Amino acid sequence: MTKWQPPVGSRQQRRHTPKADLSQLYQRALIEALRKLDPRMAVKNPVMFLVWVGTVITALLTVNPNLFGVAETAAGFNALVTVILLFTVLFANFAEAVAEGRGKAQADALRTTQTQTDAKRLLSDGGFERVSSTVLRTGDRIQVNAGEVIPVDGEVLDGVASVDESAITGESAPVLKEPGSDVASSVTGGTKVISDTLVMRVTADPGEGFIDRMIALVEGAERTKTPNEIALTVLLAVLTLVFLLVVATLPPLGMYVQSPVSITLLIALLVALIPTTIGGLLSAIGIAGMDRVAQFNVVATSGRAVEACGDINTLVLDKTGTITLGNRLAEELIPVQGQTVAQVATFALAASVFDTTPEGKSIVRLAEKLGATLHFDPQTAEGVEFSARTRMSGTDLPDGGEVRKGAVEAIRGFVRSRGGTVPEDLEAAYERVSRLGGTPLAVCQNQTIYGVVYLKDMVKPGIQERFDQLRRMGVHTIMLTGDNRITASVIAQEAGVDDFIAEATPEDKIRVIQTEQAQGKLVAMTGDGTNDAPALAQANVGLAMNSGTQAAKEAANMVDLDSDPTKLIDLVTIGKQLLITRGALTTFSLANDIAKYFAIIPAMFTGIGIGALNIMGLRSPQSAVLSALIYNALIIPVLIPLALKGVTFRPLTANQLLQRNILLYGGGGVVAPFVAIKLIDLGLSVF
Ligand SMILES: Nc1ncnc2c1ncn2[C@@H]1O[C@H](COP(=O)(O)OP(=O)(O)OP(=O)(O)O)[C@@H](O)[C@H]1O
Ligand SMILES: [K+]
Ligand SMILES: [Mg+2]
Repeated sequence: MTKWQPPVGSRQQRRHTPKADLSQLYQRALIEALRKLDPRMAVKNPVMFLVWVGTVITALLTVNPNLFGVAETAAGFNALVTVILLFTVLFANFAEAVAEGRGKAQADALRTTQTQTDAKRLLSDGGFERVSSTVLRTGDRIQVNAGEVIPVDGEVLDGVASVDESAITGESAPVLKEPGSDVASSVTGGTKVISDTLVMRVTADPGEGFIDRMIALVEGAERTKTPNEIALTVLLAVLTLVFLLVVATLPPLGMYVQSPVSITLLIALLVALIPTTIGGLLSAIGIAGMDRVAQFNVVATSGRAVEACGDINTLVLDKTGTITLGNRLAEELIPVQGQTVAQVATFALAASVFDTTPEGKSIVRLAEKLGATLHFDPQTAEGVEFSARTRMSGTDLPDGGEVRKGAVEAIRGFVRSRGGTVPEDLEAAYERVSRLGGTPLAVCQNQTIYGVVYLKDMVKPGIQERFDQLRRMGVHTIMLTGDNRITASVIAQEAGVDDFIAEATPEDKIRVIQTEQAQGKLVAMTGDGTNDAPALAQANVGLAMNSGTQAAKEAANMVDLDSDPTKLIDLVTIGKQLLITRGALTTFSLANDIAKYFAIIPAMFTGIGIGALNIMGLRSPQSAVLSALIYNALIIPVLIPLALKGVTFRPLTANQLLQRNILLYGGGGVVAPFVAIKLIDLGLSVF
């Protein structure tokens, strides 16, 4: 077994967004951190806002130590506390600003692809006019020539051209665009025609195209808090309130034991106890999660979608092209009782002349290689397009004959409906192909079945390992295919999916998702066709292929620019990593309190001899408080890299992960501050 690879970096990362210049990124973030001190912005983070309020009070106490008339600490000490608290707030602001800054740098890079150009708008009289690309509207028809940038998103109406999509995918190999085909006809503004000419219909107004949406997303303009993030924010606010109440009971307690406590020390204790570490890093973790998805060349419509990936219980995948390589090519023609290979070739060719699918084209190639020729004039015949519902395609001949090819079950039904019988050895041919994991297509004309086409496909190398990982994470995988049961079971076994559904219709996709959801499960699926759109919308996470139709892209909440359906597996990993990082840092943050408590409480009640609590042997009450606060501030920038990168992820079940994290981040969170605070205390003795 090969070792688990972390998701990020294991794949080619986006190339068109150069790594932001780090020093420039930090400079911008520093300025942003200061700007975020504005109370109107600061109040959005209740935990840090309380620290901010504390900073203002200790600043006042620096100016006038006896402001509240009680036994106060010296102005110099108050000044030190003020500075440390201010840095605590700034560090948290900085963490958020750095995370946001990476998105902004990406957005800038994307903007450079948006050049305002001239466009050739076609007029109804057949002529054209030159207009600025900014005046184009949905429904306009434009012509784009070789060497020109496609100004807006659209759909190809006429012409075949190769397009350089590296501006959005980072992939330099040109992509063929042509009308008609579901997948190849959609073009994106900002990409470039490198050969030939396209006539296209505009499908998005300026400012609302795909790249515009991407910019808005990476810039965080549409970033709203996710449900999990809101829940955690509320929890942290409640915890903060509880600590505030606890600390508020200390002055009367102090009076009672004749050891009055100072306001500065109360604020210090409060700041030390409230969850500032996670409070300061929370939004950075969320932004970094979206960023990681973007680096994988996936555009997510919201942070909610990214997070949902981490909660996925069930992954619904289709077979062809997702689990298998998908370029199903005709490998062999198998005649049935009383027929010859030549006859199968003749009718397979006849059934495929109008079939533009890769399967159809490969059948034509094989039949022609075997010497088959058309036995009719294609000008007078009519193609019957393949549909996933009928699972057949073919040709209606001028003499009224009907040539068909398709799923064996479908052809059986067709032949019987025309009064024919099914040859006995069809089953054997069908089984032979299916057991090889291939797709058998039966070929018939009217009531006669001539034989079977073997469409060969292969399971993607390495996919089994990925399903193993998903299983260890507790994600249930279901393969959905229009193919027959035997082929489906062979491929399912070879790939290692948990479950499969064969002979699935498009409606089955949405039904499977609904059934799973009814059991309280969160479901993810990928798709690219218009008929996938409802299922993509129904799924909790719908990943559409960039090469797919506009409808699929709009229904989905994520679009993969590389059009790689297996990326869903990476997204689940990224989502889980995001949730785990948040959980780990929350655990760490709360576990830290124990040491801070032991540092500050003895310092507060020096008068009543609870020196026994000073188990760290800190030098003086002042040094103890300052050390705890310095630790509390510094731990934020120390953890920024972890918040941005995410904790190391292992494919384990939720329970195993919980145990591991409690041990690592809970245990570490208890021990680390004892050591660190002691060291800071020793360091302070130098002064
Ligand atoms: N061009 C075609 N002409 C005739 N029949 C076809 C053609 N392509 C596929 N079929 C048959 O129709 C069935 C369903 O096709 P469909 O594309 O819906 O599913 P699939 O590609 O087999 O599975 P998946 O959903 O995993 O992609 C195929 O299994 C095959 O038997
Ligand atoms: K704290
Ligand atoms: Mg398919």
